[in-house]
Amino acid sequence: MLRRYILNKTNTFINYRYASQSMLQSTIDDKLGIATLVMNKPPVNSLNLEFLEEIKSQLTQFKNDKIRGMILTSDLQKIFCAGLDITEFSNPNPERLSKICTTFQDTWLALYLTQFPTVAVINGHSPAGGCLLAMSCDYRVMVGPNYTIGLNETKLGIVAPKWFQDCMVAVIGQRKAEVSLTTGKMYTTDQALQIGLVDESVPDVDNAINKGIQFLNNFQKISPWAYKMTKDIRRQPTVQWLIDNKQKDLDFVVKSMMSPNVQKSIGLYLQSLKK
Ligand SMILES: CC/C=C\C/C=C\C/C=C/CC/C=C/CC(=O)SCCNC(=O)CCNC(=O)[C@H](O)C(C)(C)COP(=O)(O)OP(=O)(O)OC[C@H]1O[C@@H](n2cnc3c(N)ncnc32)[C@H](O)[C@@H]1OP(=O)(O)O
Repeated sequence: MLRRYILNKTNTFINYRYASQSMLQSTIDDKLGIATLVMNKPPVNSLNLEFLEEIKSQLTQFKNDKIRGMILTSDLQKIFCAGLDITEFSNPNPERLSKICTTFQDTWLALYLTQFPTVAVINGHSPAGGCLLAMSCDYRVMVGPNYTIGLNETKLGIVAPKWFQDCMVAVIGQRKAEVSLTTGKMYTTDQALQIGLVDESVPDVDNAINKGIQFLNNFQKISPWAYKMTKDIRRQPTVQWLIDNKQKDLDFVVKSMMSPNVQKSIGLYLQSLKK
């Protein structure tokens, strides 16, 4: 639905390539060199192992396609992405949990370090891992006023890994990130704009896509090499920490997820969602 809208709206996607895996749709406008990656995994685009693998593989494909920019958005009504699939946390199989963790680390590295500029068009709620995906893009346009975004992990009784936290610090600064993270605060679109968690707020998705394209057009006169080097220098410390500590990070997540206290919190949180 959204893909069709983008094609009609911009009227520029004349020469486009379209690829659809079941949960992810990608469109490349050959004229503009802009790719659109649309998440479509009802009901809430929760990130499980298979979905993460698809996202990672599509990002790798875009690298080969040599696109000039990418928009990440959702085809679902009211939801950008609900974060990691919480059912995966409940009584988890340690092997599968480790695989999800590693795949999520790799997907994030691929998204955070793209050689092309990226925009998150946040057209719905975006908690936790959904917020991380948005924060990892170069620019965020959020549809308002009724959606929410934030890293709410403490509300589930779990801990956002260091790379989640550092990513938030990079976007909104140390003090605001510390308060947001410890309280697990979810921000409305207007609040998110006020603290700089998103760059623009617009009333509807049409405007959001247009703003995203406008942002990407800024790079028409920027050398791709200068862009990528600059981004790497800015993002290197966070990335390097994860590369150097991948196993430690994974061990911490798996160990803490298996603990009875965390399992109790996850169980209660899942029950509250069902209600
Ligand atoms: C397994 C992971 C292993 C390793 C991790 C790897 C690396 C490092 C990891 C990190 C460690 C910890 C980090 C975690 C990050 C996360 O992302 S945790 C996920 C946090 N997400 C949330 O808290 C979102 C909860 N959901 C909501 O707030 C609402 O559902 C939402 C606002 C998104 C939508 O509201 P609404 O439109 O009213 O829909 P419903 O609430 O009715 O939901 C519809 C059905 O979807 C189910 N659901 C919702 N969110 C999730 C989810 N994240 N995972 C799985 N399922 C979800 C919900 O229960 C409903 O199901 P039902 O229809 O009742 O069966």
